[in-house]
Amino acid sequence: MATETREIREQYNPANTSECIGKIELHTVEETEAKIEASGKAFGEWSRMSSVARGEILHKMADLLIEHMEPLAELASKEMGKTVPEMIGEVKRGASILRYFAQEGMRAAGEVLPSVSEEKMLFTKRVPLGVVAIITPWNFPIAIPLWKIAPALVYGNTVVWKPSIEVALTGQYIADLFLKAGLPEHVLNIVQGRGSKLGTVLIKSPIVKAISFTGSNAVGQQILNEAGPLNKKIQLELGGKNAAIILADADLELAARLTIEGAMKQTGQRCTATSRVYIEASVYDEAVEKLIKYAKQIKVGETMGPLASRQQFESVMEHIARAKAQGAKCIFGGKPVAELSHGYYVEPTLFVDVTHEMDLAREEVFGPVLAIFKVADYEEAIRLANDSEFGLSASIYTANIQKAFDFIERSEVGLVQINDETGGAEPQAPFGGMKNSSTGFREQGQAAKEFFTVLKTVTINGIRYKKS
Ligand SMILES: NC(=O)c1ccc[n+]([C@@H]2O[C@H](COP(=O)([O-])OP(=O)(O)OC[C@H]3O[C@@H](n4cnc5c(N)ncnc54)[C@H](O)[C@@H]3O)[C@@H](O)[C@H]2O)c1
Ligand SMILES: O=C[C@H](O)CS(=O)(=O)O
Repeated sequence: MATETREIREQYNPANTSECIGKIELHTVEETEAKIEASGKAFGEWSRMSSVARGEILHKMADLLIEHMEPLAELASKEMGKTVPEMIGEVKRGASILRYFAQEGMRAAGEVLPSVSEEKMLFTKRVPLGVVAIITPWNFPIAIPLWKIAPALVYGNTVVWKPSIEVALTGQYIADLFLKAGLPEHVLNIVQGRGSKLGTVLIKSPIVKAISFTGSNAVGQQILNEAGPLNKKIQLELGGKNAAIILADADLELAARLTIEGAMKQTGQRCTATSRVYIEASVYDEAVEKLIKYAKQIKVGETMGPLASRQQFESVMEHIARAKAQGAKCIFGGKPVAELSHGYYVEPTLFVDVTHEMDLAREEVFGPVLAIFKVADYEEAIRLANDSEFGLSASIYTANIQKAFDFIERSEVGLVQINDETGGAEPQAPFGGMKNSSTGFREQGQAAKEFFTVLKTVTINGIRYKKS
């Protein structure tokens, strides 16, 4: 049978769409299968290595990431459009993630339990799953792969990783650094290619014991359909439509600034981006004025980069057109940036007169677009904020401690922010959503071990020494 030949893909800069920044050879199905098998063969030795030693490799990788911060940030910025300062921040975040999980290699991997019998010893022991498939999106090309790969490796799994094709060069750079850090060959195998072609090879392989996916709900559903019947452990982190509530007693300056930051940071291409804001009627006009003020301070092309691809650009512009057609009123932005037509640049965009019947109130735009709502009071605000298929992150801006604690309880999201923006996460804290934003396994922090390991319970009988 003729062997498939590799496709060569050119990567273009979304900030300067005529600039080819490099080429990547995409792997074939056969090569993908071979990489999965190699990960399977590497599992035995890797899982038997001391977790402390595994952690040392992650520490070395963190050092290398910092050493390569500039070239890696510049490459990633040119590949997916985030500004270089944003990417520098993401590289540093990646190093923090690696160091956090490196230390996991020195932590308990089980516990001793009392037995009913003095003749017996009872204890638990965490063991790795085996080969884990990791499939990641383009919007955080460093942080998201690392917050999956680092725990997978330190807990003793081997990994087959398919980054988004949009950020293939950045992925390759990271995989090469892991080898420089001393990671044995085939412990981490990168697969370059389209998810629709190679993703399914990973999902269906009997060697792959678990899948950790971050991406769109559409693909997440496909993965569930394919992998669900195969009895694999599945972790899905999906879309968001994150709400902020601004009450009358809020610090309006802080609330407006953080709402715009939450909506527009990284060009709105964050799953935790603020895309809806509910403002109590008595402060609505003042708050909207402040939102516009902060939106005006954004310098597109300097502090806000382009959208990541033509597909993203067309999708965001289509959402904006549909919002206008359905009756929402655009009070700021709403257009491509004419003087930056060499890139996929869109203006920060604010809409008012949005209703919950409109698509803009319900669908993830994944761009710099904020829907603004006027509400009568806190009760109406939380009802509407919860009226979403998604449940990733939500903010409330208020000075009322009782309402803040009520919001913590009643907000149907996995990430609750009080007087802070909806985006951002720290490596030591569990990350994930509710409803259609997540399948429930949390990422990062101590929660990561629940997905990347399984517990054994061990009983040893006849342990009591009896003097003869
Ligand atoms: N919840 C979170 O933590 C989180 C974080 C970042 C992004 N996201 C979501 O990701 C989306 C944007 O990222 P994207 O455009 O890369 O998402 P996407 O779903 O298009 O792609 C994600 C990954 O899945 C792969 N893929 C595509 N089709 C596949 C298939 N049939 N089988 C297996 N893999 C397949 C892609 O190649 C890519 O590597 C947004 O919806 C955003 O909300 C969620
Ligand atoms: O898109 C992914 C998340 O938004 C990343 S963050 O932790 O909120 O920055």
